[in-house]
Amino acid sequence: MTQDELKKAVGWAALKYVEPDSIVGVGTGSTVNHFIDALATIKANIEGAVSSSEASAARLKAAGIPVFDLNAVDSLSVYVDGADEINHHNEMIKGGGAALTREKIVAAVAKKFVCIVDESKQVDILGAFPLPVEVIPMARSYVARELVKLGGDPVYREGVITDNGNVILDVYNLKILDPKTLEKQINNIVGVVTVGLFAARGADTVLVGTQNGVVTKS
Ligand SMILES: O=C[C@H](O)[C@H](O)[C@H](O)COP(=O)(O)O
Repeated sequence: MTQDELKKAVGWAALKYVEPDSIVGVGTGSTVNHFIDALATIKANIEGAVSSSEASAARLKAAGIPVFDLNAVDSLSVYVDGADEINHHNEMIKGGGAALTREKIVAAVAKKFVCIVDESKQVDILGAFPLPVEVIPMARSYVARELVKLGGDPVYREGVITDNGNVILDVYNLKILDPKTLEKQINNIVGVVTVGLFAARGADTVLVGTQNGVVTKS
């Protein structure tokens, strides 16, 4: 199977975590796009969705699924999203698509985070994928200098403005041995909006698309 077929398999497998009549938290990216396609087939059985990006909101609406403002929703039973890397403790790097801040917010509200990935995303140690950090534009150079002090090589993602009007620094050459501590350290730098490390709130369930089928991990 191709990588996209593996993504499709986990996107559809995630349907079983969707509760009837619920509002579903929906992430962003090429894997989640398959989940949205699957969700469209049961749209009559759900109330709607909360989206983590303008891109996913547009895809949900195009599929006829009502999209709610998160402020209008008290709780979400499930949040389904992809990842750029995931380790064996269900800690992730996310934000390759620049949606990390809204993703972290929607994930925080949800009772259960179901992460859907193809097997190429699994790693022993996070950091081969450059770590995205969303930054207030005027703080970009300052934050970059602070990230160098933490041992990384930040690179400005040129031409990208997030849905929140901010910029992204991608931090290369990190070997992340303690994701929870690094998440706190980077979030504490003034001017950082969100770091794309999802460790304090990792995934509760991971669906991995493999050549032998979808493997479920908790
Ligand atoms: O900002 C983007 C998100 O964190 C995505 O979940 C992540 O980049 C994975 O995307 P894809 O499913 O396209 O590999």
